[in-house]
Amino acid sequence: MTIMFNKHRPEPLDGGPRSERVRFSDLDAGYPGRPVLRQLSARIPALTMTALVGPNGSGKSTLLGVLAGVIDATSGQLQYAEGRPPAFVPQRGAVGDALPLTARQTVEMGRWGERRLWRRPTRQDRAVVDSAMERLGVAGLGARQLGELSGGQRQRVLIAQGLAQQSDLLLLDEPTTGLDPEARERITALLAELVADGTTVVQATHDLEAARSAGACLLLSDGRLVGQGPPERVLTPEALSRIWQPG
Ligand SMILES: Nc1ncnc2c1ncn2[C@@H]1O[C@H](COP(=O)(O)OP(=O)(O)OP(=O)(O)O)[C@@H](O)[C@H]1O
Repeated sequence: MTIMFNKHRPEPLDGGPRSERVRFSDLDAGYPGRPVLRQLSARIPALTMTALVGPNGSGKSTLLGVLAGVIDATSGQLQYAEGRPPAFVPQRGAVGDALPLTARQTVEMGRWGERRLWRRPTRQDRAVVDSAMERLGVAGLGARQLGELSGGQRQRVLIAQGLAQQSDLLLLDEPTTGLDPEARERITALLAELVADGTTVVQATHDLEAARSAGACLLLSDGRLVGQGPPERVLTPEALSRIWQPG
């Protein structure tokens, strides 16, 4: 069964292969007066890392926003295999510096879907938040204001918030951009661990090395999908030079 956007919520995938976590077809989406994604059709394999690759402005963040449910598609179909609602980690620039929140409060927000706002965090909530902050190496930053952290520290706090949601579908927008090599390696290893533990991860990235080590790849150019499949088949020198050719 398929569902049109803006009329109903996306439907679960019925009868689809269990190896698919998300499927979309003929998807159009964008911003008021600015169409971006055009007629996108693809499948996101389950329990795999999928890399979204494409030049600046090609529509990677917009597609993540649609998959996360924060941007409505204008037409097309989007279906999810059974599972938890996606956890979305936006680019750190998309998060206001002025939010009067500590790093720990920011990560705690990842538990809001699990509990009513007025209920105090349970021991389980606190344990999940502690563990997410430790895995991202930000446990010592808990009392600091989010806006006072460095860009890389803030990025790791936002990823910890995504992790605290304990979703089996994690969507990340350029999670390693602007991080030092140690933090980048830590996050790359963490994402691989999450996939091994049963999470489906989709990340937009400009890091071709990271994209090549993903299990699957979607290549976008000017709002259109120009390749999908195993990275070695999609990220060929010909495809890359065609898309990134100057002017
Ligand atoms: N809030 C917005 N309002 C209007 N247009 C937007 C908005 N956000 C993005 N766009 C436009 O949508 C298009 C796609 O942007 P998007 O951020 O999805 O690309 P991207 O592939 O993620 O780029 P980057 O690699 O630079 O992050 C661009 O032309 C951009 O200018």
